[in-house]
Amino acid sequence: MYNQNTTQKLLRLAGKLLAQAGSSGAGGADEQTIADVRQVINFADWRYYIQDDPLLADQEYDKLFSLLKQLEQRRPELITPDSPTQRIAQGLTRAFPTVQHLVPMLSLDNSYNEADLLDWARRNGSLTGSSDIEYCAEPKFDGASISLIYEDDRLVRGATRGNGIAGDDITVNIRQIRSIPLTAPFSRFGIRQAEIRGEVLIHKDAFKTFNEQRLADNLPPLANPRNAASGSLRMVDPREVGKRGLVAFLYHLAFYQPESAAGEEEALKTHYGTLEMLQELGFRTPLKATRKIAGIANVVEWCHRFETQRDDLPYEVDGVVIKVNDYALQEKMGMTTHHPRWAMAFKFKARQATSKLLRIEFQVGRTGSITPVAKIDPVPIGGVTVASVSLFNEDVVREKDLRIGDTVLVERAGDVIPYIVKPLAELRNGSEKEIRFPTHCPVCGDELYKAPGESAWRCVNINCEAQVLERLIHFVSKNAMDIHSLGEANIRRFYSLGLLRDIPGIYRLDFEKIGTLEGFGQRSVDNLKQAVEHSKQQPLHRLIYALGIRYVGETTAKTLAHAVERLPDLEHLSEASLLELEDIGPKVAGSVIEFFSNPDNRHILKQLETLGLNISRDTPRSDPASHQLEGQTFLFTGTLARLKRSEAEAMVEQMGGKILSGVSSKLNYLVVGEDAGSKLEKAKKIASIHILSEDAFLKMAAPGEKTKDTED
Ligand SMILES: NC(=O)c1ccc[n+]([C@@H]2O[C@H](COP(=O)([O-])OP(=O)(O)OC[C@H]3O[C@@H](n4cnc5c(N)ncnc54)[C@H](O)[C@@H]3O)[C@@H](O)[C@H]2O)c1
Ligand SMILES: [Zn+2]
Repeated sequence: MYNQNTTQKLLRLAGKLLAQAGSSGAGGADEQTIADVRQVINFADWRYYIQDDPLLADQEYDKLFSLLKQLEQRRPELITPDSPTQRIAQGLTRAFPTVQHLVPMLSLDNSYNEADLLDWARRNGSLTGSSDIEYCAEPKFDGASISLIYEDDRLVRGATRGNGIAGDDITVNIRQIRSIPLTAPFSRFGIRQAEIRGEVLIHKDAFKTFNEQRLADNLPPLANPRNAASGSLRMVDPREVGKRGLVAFLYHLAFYQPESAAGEEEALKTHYGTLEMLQELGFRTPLKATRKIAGIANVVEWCHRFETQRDDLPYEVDGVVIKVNDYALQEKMGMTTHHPRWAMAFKFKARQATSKLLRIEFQVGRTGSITPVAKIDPVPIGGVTVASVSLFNEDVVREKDLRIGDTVLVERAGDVIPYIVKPLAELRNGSEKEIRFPTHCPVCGDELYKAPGESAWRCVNINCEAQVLERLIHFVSKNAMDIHSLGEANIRRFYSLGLLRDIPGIYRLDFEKIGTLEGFGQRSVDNLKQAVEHSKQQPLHRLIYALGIRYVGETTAKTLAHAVERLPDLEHLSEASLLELEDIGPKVAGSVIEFFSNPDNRHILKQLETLGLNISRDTPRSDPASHQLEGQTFLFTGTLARLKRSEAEAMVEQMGGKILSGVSSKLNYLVVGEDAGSKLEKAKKIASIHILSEDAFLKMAAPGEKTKDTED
């Protein structure tokens, strides 16, 4: 539809218009400028909605859109019915049948600051003649919008928003999402047919796991949770959809047909009432994070407060949606062709920006893998200045076709790790340089090696300085031996001074010498000494994790620690006996064997033993108050609403219980969160397994556990 030349031309035009919009005057509202802006927006919509591959940052797009609105306001006679301000963007694909929505699915009007909200409230006052409007403020989920139709209490259709009038029929995929009930008793509320709207998303941790898996499988990671959600909905194989851990929040009743004898339901008089109804019908709704608020000043305050909690939520939100609560008032206000007048999105600060790729640094990890890290022109994203971005491995660089000197689109989604979405290849001028991968380790100079089927180049010199340092840093890190006072900075300093060479050296540090270093007083030396001494008593699983064996994360370290009496026993475990352990596959087993058969590593373990580190199997802490789960086995499945999975598992272990990795007759309790899948089905068939909700588990484990009230 748009060829390379047109694309380049449109992007240059976009740049020019953005610069104009930036310099206050906004240029002349002449016919040509208006046509230009429209052309650029249509192009951006196509890239975003059809190609799933945007070329502009969201805030650039939004700037252009509001520029067009301003220009049209000044020259209303130039508004045409096909202007992007007059309709919703195109978003139909050919892969699925197209279906009509019962009521058009509109977009939202956007606001970016208090002034916009105050303006809106003023207009609301004059439209309704009411001076104290009650609002509902709910999260603006950053996912993919869906529409569901229920008839006679059964889900009959699920569709994407498409162009707002018609969408893709994705019913088979929708049925894979376990937070969407296949039946819902609408008839209890006198409703025969209903079209409800909501958003499908992928939790941040599910997204992270999903991407880690992709990297391990040598596939490029997906850009962000939103793309992952919208891409997932349009997958051709519904079983794949089921595996993506999608969740759906429903927040809108777009249309309903009452049963003949229906009375006026209270639930159908306000937006909040409808959310309560949907919640009661078994849907996941934004209710818990929604506030009924009177007065726009209070709404503004809530928006700011909610923005500070943004990163605490398990999924991405990009703003707050404010809705007039009373349906009678909503009716009075009506809608434009683009958005309802009774709702307004308050957008949080953008987390995308464009920058320049200056150079690539190749970092050597503790296992020797070489990670390319992009150094970019520092750019603020979501309150943090981003200057380096990991590019994971060579394949990712090749797949994105990055070049030094490229203008790149950088995003920092909910997690703190920023990434490069893509280069804006259209902005190249020919001076960009290809990225060359080193053939030799940038630190020790040894030749690099790449195993067949892997994407990471590796330095296999065990004495490579970079690896030694990274291993030391990992060893003392929080989830490993947790020697806080011996942080990265100290390790680098001691190493460069020759005071520390290897892991056992941590326990032989010359504290007298350290005391003579600048910045070290008696107090800090004592602290350091004590912290090092204290770490000797860390449980075995922490020590195993701290050793930095490839593929051995915290969970596997625990499994290994449970499997032996003493650390040296691991040297004698065969591959077969390792494979018998929970969650250990051939890759992990191979790596464990390789580690323990290496004489250097064995020598290190011997020294650690001599130095007095605890190398015996973890014994449950003898805290009498917390033995209440002694001897019981647990497994968690689905998404927990209150606890992180790791927190829940730690609770069980602290109270003497054990975590199993699969459903079997050995399992006592299966704790079921949202979207539980095959494990739940399997557990239902084994009579001895107790199936618990998260709440029931919390009651059983620790009465009065804290809950986060901002979570759904
Ligand atoms: N980068 C680009 O080139 C490009 C191109 C097109 C669009 N975009 C981005 O997409 C945006 C426009 O997309 P849009 O029309 O989906 O609008 P939007 O994302 O600004 O907001 C509307 C959508 O919010 C969703 N939503 C989430 N929570 C909601 C809630 N609680 N209540 C109601 N709705 C809720 C709905 O799906 C609704 O369709 C632009 O502002 C821009 O950021 C970017
Ligand atoms: Zn090296």
